[in-house]
Amino acid sequence: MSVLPFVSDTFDPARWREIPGFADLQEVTYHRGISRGDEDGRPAGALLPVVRVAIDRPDVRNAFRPATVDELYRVLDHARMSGDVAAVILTGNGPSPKDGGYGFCSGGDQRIRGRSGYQYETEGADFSANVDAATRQAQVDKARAGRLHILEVQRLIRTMPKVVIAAVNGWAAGGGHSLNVVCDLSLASREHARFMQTDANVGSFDAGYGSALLARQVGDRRAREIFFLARPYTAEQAEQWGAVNEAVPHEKLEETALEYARIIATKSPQAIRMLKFAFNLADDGLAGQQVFAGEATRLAYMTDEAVEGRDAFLERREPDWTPYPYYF
Ligand SMILES: CC(C)(COP(=O)(O)OP(=O)(O)OC[C@H]1O[C@@H](n2cnc3c(N)ncnc32)[C@H](O)[C@@H]1OP(=O)(O)O)[C@@H](O)C(=O)NCCC(=O)NCCSC(=O)c1cc(O)c2ccccc2c1O
Repeated sequence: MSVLPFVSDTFDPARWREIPGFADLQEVTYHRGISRGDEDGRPAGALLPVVRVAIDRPDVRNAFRPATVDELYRVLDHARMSGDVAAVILTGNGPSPKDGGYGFCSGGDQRIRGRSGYQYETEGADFSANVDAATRQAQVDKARAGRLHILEVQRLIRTMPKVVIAAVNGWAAGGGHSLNVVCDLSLASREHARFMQTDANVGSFDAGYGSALLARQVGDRRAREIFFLARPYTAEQAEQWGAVNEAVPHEKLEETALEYARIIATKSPQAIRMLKFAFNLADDGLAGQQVFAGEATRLAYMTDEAVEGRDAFLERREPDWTPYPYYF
């Protein structure tokens, strides 16, 4: 078995393998869980029903730019469509080789933020700290509109029929704070996870899931405090307030996330799917109803009753509903 290169200090190379077709990723990493062969009865190296998705820009606390968001969407959508994947672990690689700091995600990359959103960069452009703001702006690709498409990633996390577990290894700030909010479950490193909703500091505001769902999780007063005061808070506070499920020792972060995924995979896939969508339904309005109802329709298609309706149409006859009672 080939040894994986270092991606993060929380990443155990014995637990993951690369996923074919994704060698071109630049801004995120994507791995499939494998069995160690000691605890789950499967042979060592057997695929586990879990993937690990990580933003890989540790030198900027895993801030995202459009290319990062494109890759995040691509791998999450692949996970969504992988029929043998029950859970997704979303994290940030780290620490930063520059200063040793940790980031889960620090939100949108402010260096390439334009007036219509976060902008793609032109090839060969220099966005380092040595370059002044006007020069940076001149280097963005004007032909492509600014993007706020992290919201599409939020919707994908929210609507994918898998449990998404945030493993908050460092700063969750701004749009990174909102990514944690939108995940189904969350674990935070006691030593390095820090939370701060900085949107209002930089003239931004996640007025969707990032704020409304946070209020559901921590209560309305606390959510307003988190947004209006933008004060940092710790993993322990996040746990007390209900913004994460558990604060765990840093070295146990991914192991615990894997344990959560293992337990989830012991449950009925259908039950987990229906429960996730049921939890979302009321808050997501008709869009939530549509997602839930889609799964209900899928279940209905699996019944003999629905098959009779289809067959009657194809056979140009009246359907015979007599074997199917009016359940109450
Ligand atoms: C996250 C921090 C609190 C960490 O502080 P710390 O002191 O540990 O580290 P540094 O500040 O020194 O950062 C190290 C290094 O990283 C660079 N960096 C960090 N964050 C960003 C960033 N977001 N963009 C660009 N660069 C970043 C930093 O400049 C340093 O670089 P050096 O070259 O000097 O080494 C702290 O870093 C921090 O507060 N970061 C900013 C957090 C922030 O305000 N994020 C943006 C919020 S807005 C947003 O994310 C957002 C995005 C969307 O797409 C939306 C879409 C729709 C609605 C709302 C959206 C939205 O709100």
